[in-house]
Amino acid sequence: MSNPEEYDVVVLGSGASGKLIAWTLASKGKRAAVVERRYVGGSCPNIACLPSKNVIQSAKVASYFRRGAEFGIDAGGWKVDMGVVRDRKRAMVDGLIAMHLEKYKASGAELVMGQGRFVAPKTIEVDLADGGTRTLRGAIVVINTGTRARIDRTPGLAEARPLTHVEALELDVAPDHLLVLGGGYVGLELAQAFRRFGSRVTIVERNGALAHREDPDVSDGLRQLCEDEGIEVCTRAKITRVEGTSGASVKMHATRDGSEIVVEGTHLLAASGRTPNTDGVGLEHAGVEVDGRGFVKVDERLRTTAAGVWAAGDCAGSPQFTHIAEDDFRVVLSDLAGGSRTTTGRQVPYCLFTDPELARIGLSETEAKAKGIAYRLAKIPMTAVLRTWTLSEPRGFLKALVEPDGDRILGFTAFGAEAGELMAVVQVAMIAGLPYTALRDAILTHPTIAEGLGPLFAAVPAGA
Ligand SMILES: Cc1cc2nc3c(=O)[nH]c(=O)nc-3n(C[C@H](O)[C@H](O)[C@H](O)COP(=O)(O)OP(=O)(O)OC[C@H]3O[C@@H](n4cnc5c(N)ncnc54)[C@H](O)[C@@H]3O)c2cc1C
Ligand SMILES: NC(=O)c1ccc[n+]([C@@H]2O[C@H](COP(=O)([O-])OP(=O)(O)OC[C@H]3O[C@@H](n4cnc5c(N)ncnc54)[C@H](O)[C@@H]3O)[C@@H](O)[C@H]2O)c1
Repeated sequence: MSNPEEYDVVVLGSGASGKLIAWTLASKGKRAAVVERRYVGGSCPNIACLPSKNVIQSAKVASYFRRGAEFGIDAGGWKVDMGVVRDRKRAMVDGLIAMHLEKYKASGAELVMGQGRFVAPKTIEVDLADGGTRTLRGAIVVINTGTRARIDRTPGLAEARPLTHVEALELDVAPDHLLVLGGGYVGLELAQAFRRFGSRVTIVERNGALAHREDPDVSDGLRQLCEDEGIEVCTRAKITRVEGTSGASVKMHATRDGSEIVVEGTHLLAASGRTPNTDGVGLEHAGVEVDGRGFVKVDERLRTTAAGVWAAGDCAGSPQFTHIAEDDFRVVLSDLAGGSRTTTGRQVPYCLFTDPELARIGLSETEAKAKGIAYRLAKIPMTAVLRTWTLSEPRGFLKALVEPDGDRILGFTAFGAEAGELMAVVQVAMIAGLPYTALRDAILTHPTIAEGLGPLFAAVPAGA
C-alpha cells in the first residue's frame, strides 16, 4: 500500500448522501474527497429517477397523441422516434452532470473518478479511471455505494443478458415485445412507458398482485391500469428457467397454479429488486460488517461496525428512494455534530410514477391491520375531485386513515392524477400535527386536485 493521502472525509460512491456530505463539509473548510467509478452524482441523475421520469414524460406525450381525437386534436400520422426520446434524456443527464461538477468546484470537494475499495481501516485504494492508483485515508469515511439491478440465479437468466433500467433507458428502438420480470416500481413504470412507445409488453410477477406490498385496492387499480393500456399481466408465476437472448428472442418458463407456462418475447427487462454494491469493495479490510443480504450493518445513526465509518443510502439498507438517501446525509451530519437525528420512525413518502401516479405516506390499511392499529377510513373516487373532469383523468381514488379517538392523520394514499404533488399537502399537515379537520375545512382553490382533500376528509366517519 502506497503512503495514503490524508483527508478529513472520504466518501466511497457519489450517490445522494455522499455527495451532500462532501459538499457540506468541504464548504466548511474540511478536506473532502468523493470516489466515484462512473456516475457523477450517483444513480438518480444518471440512470435511475430523473432519466426514467424524463423518458416517462415522452411516453405521456405519446399517450396524449394517441388520445388526441378525444381532446378534439387530430394528430395526423404521428410516430415515436426513440432516438430522439433517448437524446432528450441524454441532454438532461449531461446538464445534471455539469450541475454536479459545478457543485464540486464551488464547495472545494474533490471528485476522484475510479473504482475504490478498502485496503485497511478507513483507507481506500482507487483504480483511477484514467490509469494509475491513489490511496486515500479519511478521518471520517462514508460508504455510499448504492445498489444494482438484481439478476438472480434462475437458470438461463444471466445468460439471456437481460436489459436492466440502465440499458432500457438507452434504447433507440422500442422492443417488439418486452417481457418485464417483476411487477414492482421499475417494472410498472417502464412497462407503461414502453407500451406507450408501441411495444407489446408482458409483466411477469411471482406474487399474486402487482406492487404487492400495497393495499389490495391499490394493486387491483394498477392491474386494471395495465390491462386498460394493453399490458399483459401474469402474476403468481414462478419462473423456472429462461431461454434465449434479450434483443433477439427470449422465453421464460414458469409454473403457475401447478401448470407450466411459457412467456415469449424479444427483450427481457430485469426489474426484480436490487443487490447492494458491497461486494468486492474490501469491507472485510475495514471492519465493516454486512447483513445476510449484503447491506452494510448500521445503527439508527448510520454508524457501521467500524469506528469512524458511516454508511448511507441504499447500501445501508435504507428505504430505496433518493429523498431517503438525502435524509441519511442529514442523519450522518447530525451525528458528526453531536446531534440527535436518527433514522428511527422517520416519514417515508413515495410516489410510483405510473400515469396516473400512486403516492403514499404513513400507514396503509394492510399495515394498520398487521400492527393491530385501529383507524377510521375515508375513501373517495377521483371522480369526486372535479379537476379530474376537466383533465379527462377519472381513474383512481384517495384514501386516508385517521385515528379512531382523535383527529391525527395516520396515512394517506392517492392513486390518481398529480398524486405525488397532492401527497405533499397531506404530509405537511402530518408534520405540523394538524387535525384532519384543518384540511377538511380549508379553503382550497377550485378547481385543483388538492381541492379533493375537502371531500376526502369530510368522508371520515364520526369518531368514537
Ligand atoms: C429505474 C429507477 C428509478 C428510480 N426512480 C426513483 C424515483 O423516482 N424516486 C426516488 O426517490 N427513487 C427512485 N429510485 C431509487 C433511487 O435511485 C435510489 O434509492 C437512490 O439513487 C440511492 O442513492 P444512493 O445514494 O444510495 O446510491 P447511488 O445513487 O446508487 O450512488 C452510489 C454510487 O456509488 C458508485 N460506486 C459503487 N461502488 C463503487 C466503488 N467501488 N467505487 C467507486 N464508486 C462506486 C456507483 O457508481 C454510484 O454512482 C429509482 C431507482 C431506479 C433503479
Ligand atoms: N418512483 C420511485 O420512487 C421508484 C422507481 C423505481 C425504483 N424505485 C426504488 O427502487 C427499488 C427497486 O425497484 P424494483 O422494481 O427493482 O424492485 P421492487 O422490489 O419494487 O419490485 C420487484 C418485484 O419483482 C418481483 N420479483 C422478484 N423476483 C422475481 C422472480 N424471480 N420472478 C417474478 N417476480 C419477481 C417482486 O415480487 C417484486 O414485486 C424499489 O423498491 C424502490 O425503492 C423507486
